[in-house]
Amino acid sequence: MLDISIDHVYKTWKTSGGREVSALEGASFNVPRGSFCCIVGPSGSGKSTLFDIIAGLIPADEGQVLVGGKAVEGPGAERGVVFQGQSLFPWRTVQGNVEFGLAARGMGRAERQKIARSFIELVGLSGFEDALPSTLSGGMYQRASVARSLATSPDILLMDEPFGALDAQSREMMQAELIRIWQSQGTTILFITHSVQEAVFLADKIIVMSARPGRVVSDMEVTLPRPRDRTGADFGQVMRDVYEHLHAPAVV
Ligand SMILES: Nc1ncnc2c1ncn2[C@@H]1O[C@H](COP(=O)(O)OP(=O)(O)OP(=O)(O)O)[C@@H](O)[C@H]1O
Repeated sequence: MLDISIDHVYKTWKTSGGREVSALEGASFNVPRGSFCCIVGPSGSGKSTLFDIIAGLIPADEGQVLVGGKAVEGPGAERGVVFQGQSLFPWRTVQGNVEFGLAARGMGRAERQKIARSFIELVGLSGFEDALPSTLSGGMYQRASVARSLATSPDILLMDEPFGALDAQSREMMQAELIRIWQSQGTTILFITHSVQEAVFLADKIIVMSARPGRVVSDMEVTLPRPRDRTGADFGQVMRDVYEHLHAPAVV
């Protein structure tokens, strides 16, 4: 498994009116290999900008992202990506979507069918292999997206608000499922969320960001034992700690 190192990353956007918006100012932190890291921050704190830089979709203005010690220069097979939006091919079945990345790598039909089935089972979608994405619930859709990203065995899974559109109950179920999958696969996960509770439930490490400019204001280890109890006093204490950093002014 690979680690991720974010090293003094800066990014400024130009608005359509020609104004400059500093989205990231010197963001630095590490995601140890095999760990689960969450980024929380208010709207406009540069989370998605940073995500796109780590995914290799856009370049940083300054600084760099290292994956396993190698500078990111574009998208790579070792980084799987799961977005909140509609990312499955609507005309392919669940099986067809999960097989897609394997077929793109030239894997033969029998092998990719077998691998796809094992990941569909892993995410709890057995029996829905032939379903089209439009017939799936929100939670099932995200399960299929996770299966598709995991099928190509990436070392790293990058997830941008993957459960943001789900109802509260499905969201909690998906969080528990993701932990089970992460523990069985050992993948390094970087997960962006607006929800402090979600971050405290999932993460070994929480990066708190501030808005305008987007800076890292806190890099916190979460050592609560797993499985985590959202109603526990220690869980509540970690949530309070995160909120304190979220509301603190940026460190200059
Ligand atoms: N393509 C773009 N062009 C111009 N400005 C942009 C662009 N993408 C982001 N920005 C600006 O950069 C800043 C950071 O945006 P970003 O989407 O990275 O934040 P975020 O923390 O992910 O926000 P949210 O939680 O609302 O998704 C914002 O002020 C935003 O308006």
